[in-house]
Amino acid sequence: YVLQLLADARRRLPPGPWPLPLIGNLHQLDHLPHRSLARLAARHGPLMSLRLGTVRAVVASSPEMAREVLQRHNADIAARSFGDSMRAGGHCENSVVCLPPRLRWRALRRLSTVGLFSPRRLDAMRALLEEKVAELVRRVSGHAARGEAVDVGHAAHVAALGVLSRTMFSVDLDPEAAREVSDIVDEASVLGTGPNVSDFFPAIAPADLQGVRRRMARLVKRMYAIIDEQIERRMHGRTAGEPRKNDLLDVMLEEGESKEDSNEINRDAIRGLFTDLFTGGETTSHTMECAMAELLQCPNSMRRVQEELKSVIGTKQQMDEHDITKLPYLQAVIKETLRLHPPVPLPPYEAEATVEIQGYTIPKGAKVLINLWAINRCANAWTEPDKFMPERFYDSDITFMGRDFQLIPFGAGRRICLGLPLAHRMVHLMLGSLLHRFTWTLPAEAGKNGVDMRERFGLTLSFVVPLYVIAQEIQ
Ligand code: HEM
Repeated sequence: YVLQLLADARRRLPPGPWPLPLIGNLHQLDHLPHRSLARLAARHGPLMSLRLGTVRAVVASSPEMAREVLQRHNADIAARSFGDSMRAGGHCENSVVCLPPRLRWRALRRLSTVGLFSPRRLDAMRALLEEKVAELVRRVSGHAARGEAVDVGHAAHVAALGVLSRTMFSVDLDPEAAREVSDIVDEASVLGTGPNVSDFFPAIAPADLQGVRRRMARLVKRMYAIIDEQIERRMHGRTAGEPRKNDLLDVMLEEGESKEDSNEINRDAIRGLFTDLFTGGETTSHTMECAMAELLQCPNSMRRVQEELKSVIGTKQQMDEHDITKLPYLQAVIKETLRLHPPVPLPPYEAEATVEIQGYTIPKGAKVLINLWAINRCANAWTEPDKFMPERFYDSDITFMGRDFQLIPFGAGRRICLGLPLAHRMVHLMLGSLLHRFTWTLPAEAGKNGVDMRERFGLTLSFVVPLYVIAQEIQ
């Protein structure tokens, strides 16, 4: 322990709290690590070093430090440091989320861009998004007619999975498979983001003491089976002479066939990428839930956004993608929601080389955490940073595209969120449509305190308690 402290002192690591023997600084993290790390950073600085068990970690907690890591030193800090649970079923070897920034990762990112975000795909997606949002509105209408409260996050998750499944396979999953995907994603996010002793003491990870990897392996197996079924159907269809669908699955199959040595894009790569994309859908429902919770606590913003929707969309049957640019307040509500509640608050990186930042050393192999939650609330960048104030974006051209480091809910640099263009459209269309068609109130049993945002956030992306809200159709 003493030798370790001396070695650390010689290495000019960034400042940080004093580590205890064996556990290091683990005792200083509570069940919301991004918040405890933000509190520690307020005392020790925006570039902070600590030990999590036997793992050396460096945390960047200000826009300036995020720029240093994700822009200036992104060539050396772009690998992922991922949890042991991601090794389940060999998923990390085919996952765009986990792979180091080399050939296979580049191929997967390129193919997803071609298969999901080429101008032709985005055009085709316009009608699909509108169809899925119409389904969401119909489902909420049904709840409203029956006087039942709506689980906003779940309703949005179903819609997002519907969009993803059609984009990947050109078909809707049958209801049973769709429910299973949703359950798998929910369970995997609880397992993957919960504390796991294997992540802090890698030497004993093979023992999988908490059984997290074992449980995750079962989920990965079930998810791969659902994806395999779609691949098999496509192969049979092709043999039977069905025309190409030109969806993401076709793009990936063709890439695999076109290579003599197709070890880059094989069935495992398809399974890995599609699993990651399905998992990405949960961030959208989390954002919808947070936006609704904030608006319910802020009646002025709720009134203002609904007035804007009424004046722009009026009596039109449904909001469409072209309306988004005409709705600055809705855009501001979503920016403010993502600023306060980034669904991926602490993306983990690994330094592939030793890096110097402002005189401090980040050693090769260190885990580098970017505390997006703290960065988006930086007191030097925002007035009243903890307050929900969409108006702050009115006279500002700050975007969340990874250039303005005080607002990076999608990350920045080479590993910026792959699903950003899709997530942007989905969240605006879903939230805009639900706010335009319904008035929203908390059920009576929610009590006078309304939605307690602190209490509601757990370790997972989802709320600890689903947010149930009463919807009433606007006539
Ligand atoms: C509001 C919605 C979303 C938010 C706020 C969000 C945020 C993020 C963040 C912060 C990262 C890590 C970036 C970094 O390491 O610097 C990320 C990565 C990623 N996201 Fe999203 N995301 C959203 C929606 C989606 C959706 C809908 C998908 C899939 C269709 C998706 C797929 C991915 C993938 C595959 C990665 C890994 C990229 C890589 O490591 O190369 N995300 N996202």
